[in-house]
Amino acid sequence: MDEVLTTREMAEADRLAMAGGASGPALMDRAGAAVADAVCRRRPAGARAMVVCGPGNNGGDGFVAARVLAARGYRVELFLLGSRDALKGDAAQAAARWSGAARPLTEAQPAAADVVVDALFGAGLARDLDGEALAAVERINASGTPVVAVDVPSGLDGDTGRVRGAAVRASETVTFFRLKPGHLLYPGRRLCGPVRVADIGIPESVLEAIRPQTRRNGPSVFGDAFRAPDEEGHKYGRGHALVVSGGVEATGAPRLAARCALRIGAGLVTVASPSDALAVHAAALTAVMVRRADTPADLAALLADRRRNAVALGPALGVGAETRERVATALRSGAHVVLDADALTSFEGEADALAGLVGERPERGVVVTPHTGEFARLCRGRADIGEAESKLAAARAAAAALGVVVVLKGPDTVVAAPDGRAAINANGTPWLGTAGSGDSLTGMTAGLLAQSVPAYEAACAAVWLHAEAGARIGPGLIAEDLSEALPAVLREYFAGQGA
Ligand SMILES: NC(=O)C1=CN([C@@H]2O[C@H](COP(=O)(O)OP(=O)(O)OC[C@H]3O[C@@H](n4cnc5c(N)ncnc54)[C@H](OP(=O)(O)O)[C@@H]3O)[C@@H](O)[C@H]2O)[C@@H](O)CC1
Ligand SMILES: [K+]
Repeated sequence: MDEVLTTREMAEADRLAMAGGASGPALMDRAGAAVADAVCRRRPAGARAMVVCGPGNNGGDGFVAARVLAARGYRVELFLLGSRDALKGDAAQAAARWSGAARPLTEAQPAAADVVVDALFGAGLARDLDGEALAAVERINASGTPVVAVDVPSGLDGDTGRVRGAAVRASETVTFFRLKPGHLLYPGRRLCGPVRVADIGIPESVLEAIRPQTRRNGPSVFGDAFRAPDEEGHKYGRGHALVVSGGVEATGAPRLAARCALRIGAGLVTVASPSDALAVHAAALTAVMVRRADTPADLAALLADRRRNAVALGPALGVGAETRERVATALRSGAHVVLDADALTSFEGEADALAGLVGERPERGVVVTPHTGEFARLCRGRADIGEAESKLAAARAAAAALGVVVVLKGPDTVVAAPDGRAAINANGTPWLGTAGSGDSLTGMTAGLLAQSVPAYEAACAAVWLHAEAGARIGPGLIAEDLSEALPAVLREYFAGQGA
């Protein structure tokens, strides 16, 4: 159920279902009935339901919903953009079975209704809203009347999560078969309200042909790759993560990362520290070890021990040539690498230089974890990435260009792999936007890489577990809580696997 389909893939699912014997009107009947069910959960029979229909099949779903609601005793008024005669195909059939009037959309007064069904545009939205449609959406949003959106709120682009001119603010959205990217990517996610995925009779088997590349992030994405340690294992079997620290005034971030690397299951974790910060780290760390590393050559020496199989650089490391050199050292070692914050900003506008270093050892996993600002700096000058149509497309383009797994952070974090796979995260909480939260994510990623979880799955697991930990703490969350919340999160996660 975690596959996410683009509008094109959804049309393909529809086509394959029909090729397999499903009928278009039957699919539309189930879609419209699912929308009617949502209205019924929200308002009792007798309520005034206003259905606004567009000229395509989204409007067709609206006609079905109107018919079902009227049969269940709702007082239904239906308004149509365009003329009834102009409807085609399944929508025309659905309209023919609606015995009530279809009044001009300009007459729709949503403030007078108890609930609105928004069936103006769905997957077929082709341009920015204007004219009558725009005015109707503005009236709906101003009315304060609850809105059930059909497939997507009208005006929201289902592929990108972006608004085309204006979009309905829905109280809930009923979509069909699978989620679309626009349900998960902001601002779309906010405009949808809670999203219900209705089964309309499209068989699961169509996915074998479509092979969707996008998923909602969760254990279905990474569960096979991240399992509980086996009973006979020992700490050396769970890898050794190295976290590179900056100077004495910047030791908190690497310690947060190191503790998270250990909590998530790395067998050993070491902070590589410059001499001036050694004493601070030594006083503050117990299970995490400390080693001196003043220069990139010192880092190379530490990484020459191949048991140190994952390294994290970035948090509070400082921006500049020295950090670039450390990144190059890490990327030339045999270790898996996580790059965050200053390690990425040190390559501002030089994504190609970073890609060159990554390309020297393509067998090893590299994950970068920028927030939006760091991402924009890193990819400056790359129009193919900067002008991508969505956050999802941008992360994918960057992953392909850099040859790394990209974790593009935010309330709708996207994880993308160079091979095109991508996952959109949706279990977070705004409380995760706090100092040190990103450092913790970096550490979790390093800890998973140390356990030999492949880079894409490691990144997806880290993002999901980090969000899960944050959501559990909620209000008052500080970064120190994240590592401490992990044991309970992990216990449940492994229990869910039957481990
Ligand atoms: N696929 C499936 O499995 C199933 C799909 N189902 C349903 O079908 C929906 C997709 O239907 P769809 O393809 O007919 O597109 P839809 O969203 O109705 O819009 C197209 C119409 O709008 C028009 N139009 C576009 N933009 C406009 C604008 N800015 N301003 C004004 N007009 C604009 C466009 O006009 P044109 O661009 O041709 O001028 C065209 O007439 C999907 O969301 C779901 O609800 C279900 O029944 C279950 C099975
Ligand atoms: K809609």
